[in-house]
Amino acid sequence: MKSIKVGLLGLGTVGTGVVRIVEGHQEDLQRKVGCPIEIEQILVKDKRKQRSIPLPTAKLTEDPADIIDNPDIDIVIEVMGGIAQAKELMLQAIARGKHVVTANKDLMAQHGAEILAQAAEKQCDVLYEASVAGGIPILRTLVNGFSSDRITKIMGIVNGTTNYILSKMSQEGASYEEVLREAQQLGYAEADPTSDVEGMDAAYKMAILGTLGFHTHVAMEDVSVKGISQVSKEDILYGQRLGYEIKLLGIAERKNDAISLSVQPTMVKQTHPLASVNGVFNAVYVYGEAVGETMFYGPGAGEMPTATSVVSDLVAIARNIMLGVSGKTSLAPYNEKKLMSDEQVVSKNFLLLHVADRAGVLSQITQVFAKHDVSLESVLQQPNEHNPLAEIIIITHDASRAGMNRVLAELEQLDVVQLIKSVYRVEG
Ligand SMILES: NC(=O)C1=CN([C@@H]2O[C@H](COP(=O)(O)OP(=O)(O)OC[C@H]3O[C@@H](n4cnc5c(N)ncnc54)[C@H](OP(=O)(O)O)[C@@H]3O)[C@@H](O)[C@H]2O)C=CC1
Ligand SMILES: N[C@@H](CC=O)C(=O)O
Ligand code: NA
Repeated sequence: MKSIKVGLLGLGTVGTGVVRIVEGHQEDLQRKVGCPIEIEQILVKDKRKQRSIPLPTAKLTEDPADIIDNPDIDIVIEVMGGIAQAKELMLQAIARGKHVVTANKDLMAQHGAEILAQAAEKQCDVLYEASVAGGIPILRTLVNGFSSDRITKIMGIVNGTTNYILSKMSQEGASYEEVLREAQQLGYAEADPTSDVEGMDAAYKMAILGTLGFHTHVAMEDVSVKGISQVSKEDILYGQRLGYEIKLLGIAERKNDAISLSVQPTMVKQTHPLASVNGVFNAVYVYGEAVGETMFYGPGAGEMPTATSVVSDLVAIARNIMLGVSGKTSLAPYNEKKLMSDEQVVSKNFLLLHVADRAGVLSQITQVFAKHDVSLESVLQQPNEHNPLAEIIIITHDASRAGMNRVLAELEQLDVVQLIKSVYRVEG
């Protein structure tokens, strides 16, 4: 019986999980695909490194050509990470007619269009389920499960590291710096956690979700991004007092064929299911015109969850090979891109202001909101025991991003406003 041969680029956290699943579930996989799946060669940086799984040394190589130029290899799995070399190797593999699976969100968010165009030309499959919300089958859900529907909103907790940090800050009252250090020690955050905490990792994932959900090419510059490094214990406490949890949410919305994408720390109503997604877990909330509201929850990272998604892509591609339908499913975006203007992006907002504690201040502040047609849902004022200032917390009704920017610019000019301490989008 013919077997399907795989070249693995990378044997780190995810690559090791892929080997474990392909070997451990071989009998099941054969039944699902109709033939054996064999890992033929594995690219690593250092062949001498100690590995946590037993492997014949002949399978390991430090030369990418052993995989890319090997005519026996049908499918290349890229789990080495990085951009330049991973992209080059994927393009070379496709040029030689090989199908590709990748877990690389940075690469697919920035160069996915080029890679998918070349794959279409060569009738190759490229699948990347693990790139968003590691173990949650969210990309095939959007592509297949919701192929009958029109998606209007995707809202997700798609970065495990930041969700771990925010959950700990919320549940234990710990400070951002303390929990970040802990997340690094536990191996959740990267040694350089900038991409996680500054929201870029989530933005890559939202660009991928938006592209597949709205059938429109979303580029990274279309996603407005704010990370969690400015979130304070105080913000979390005030949020909780008013019935909110702070989550780093990726939000992709479509209204009248115009779209908007953003990543920002968001006050999520405690009654909303996303508010109770804690720790390194991910969840993606999808609204469709026909289906209504749905939510997908699970591990967003880690060896075996991520490898599960990689191997499910491998199975899908292997089935296509067996059926002779490779490269026939086009994921190319077909809608023209129209981005919402700041006048069209609408949300509720939470503001925490430090203001002079004297008569008439509140009325000066609320007049600014009224002037810009931003109406208020609630206002809470309390003295600050540590200084002569008072703290005002305001929750607005739905207001445009542009309207809110006008309000903030004018509040900054008011003498009575000492500090606009924080501003959050509100959801739920
Ligand atoms: N870890 C996770 O939970 C998740 C990861 N991903 C994505 O999966 C990909 C892989 O991540 P992960 O497994 O954590 O990464 P690791 O750093 O654990 O592993 C990378 C592997 O690739 C090899 N490698 C890296 N660069 C080269 C190179 N230039 N030449 C040859 N081999 C190389 C390394 O070799 P050596 O072993 O010799 O050092 C190592 O085996 C990334 O794109 C990541 O974003 C996606 C979702 C979750
Ligand atoms: N650093 C990422 C890993 C998975 O993509 C995260 O924390 O979610
Ligand atoms: Na996924």
